[in-house]
Amino acid sequence: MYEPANVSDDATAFRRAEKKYKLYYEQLSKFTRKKKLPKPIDLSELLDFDLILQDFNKTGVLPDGIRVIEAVDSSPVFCIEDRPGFYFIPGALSLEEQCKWIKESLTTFPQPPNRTNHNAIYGPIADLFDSAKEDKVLVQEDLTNNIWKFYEEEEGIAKEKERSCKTVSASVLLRKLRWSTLGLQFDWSKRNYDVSLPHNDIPDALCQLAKTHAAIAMPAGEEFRPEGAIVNYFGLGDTLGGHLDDMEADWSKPIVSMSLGCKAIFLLGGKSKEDPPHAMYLRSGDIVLMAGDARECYHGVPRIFTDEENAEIGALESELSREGGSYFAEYIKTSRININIRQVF
Ligand SMILES: O=C(O)CCC(=O)C(=O)O
Ligand SMILES: [Fe+2]
Repeated sequence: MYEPANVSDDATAFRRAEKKYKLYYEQLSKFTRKKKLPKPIDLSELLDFDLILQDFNKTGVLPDGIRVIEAVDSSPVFCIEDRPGFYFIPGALSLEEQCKWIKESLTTFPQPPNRTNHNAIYGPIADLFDSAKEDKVLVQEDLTNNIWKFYEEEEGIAKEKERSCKTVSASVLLRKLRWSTLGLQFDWSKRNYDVSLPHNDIPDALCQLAKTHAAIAMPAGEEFRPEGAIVNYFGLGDTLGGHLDDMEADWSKPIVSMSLGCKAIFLLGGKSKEDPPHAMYLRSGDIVLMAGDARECYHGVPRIFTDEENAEIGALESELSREGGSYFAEYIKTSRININIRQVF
């Protein structure tokens, strides 16, 4: 599913777009004390569905190549003419819903038996977010069986000195959390779903949300069955390279993908990496669906914006702080979370 960036495909249109939008820093002299600054990029070709929606509501006019499907009692859903099966629902989630799913993504979703990128090194880790909030330290208790346990900071450091065992702070691990999997667990080493791994069902409220939004992209008369989900966590400079999600049995069913936190650039290519991709903004609360032909289209996230001007999460930050979650607000100020929900069989 996930293809490592390959130097030899440097020449493809997809790779060129990734390079165009990726974060690079201005080259500073070794001796300057100035903060390194991101290189400016040309954003003029990006599709901005927020603006498209505003203009459409005001004038009823759409840019060339964009179509709209208007559900009777919900907001418009946009399509791109040359990418059938792709749907964009701007602002699909309310601020309250965004806060809820950010909190779940950081607290319950990474809990065992769900797996995360940390499993391979530390085994299952419970209560990562709370431990980070409490400045705890993960200590390797048992070298032979690779068992790790959280301790209060002082106790952890004492253990490290006394037994010279390995330690890592929970806040560093939270920063380095890159993915967790819900429902059927995806085995990244085999690049497939491993139904033998213990797992919980996807939470009801998330299933319901996915079903509601998936409906527009479903074959007539069928209901979406959420069976697996991948939660991606992005910090500054993190990217998701161009890939296809091809491990699910039936590509007529959509992938429902929700964006939370900092704004990102999403690239939707074609069936070949030679096809020039459409570049678009993804903001907190947007949902995209990829079904049918669009399931065969390369896509990826070359950039997230964490600066105040571009991240566009002021309202979200205030709402999270208001709900008493300043640690959540601190996290999301420099992060993006994507939850994508799949029917596997
Ligand atoms: O982060 C995103 O918006 C896309 C995620 C994605 O494509 C994936 O996890 O397969
Ligand atoms: Fe994907």
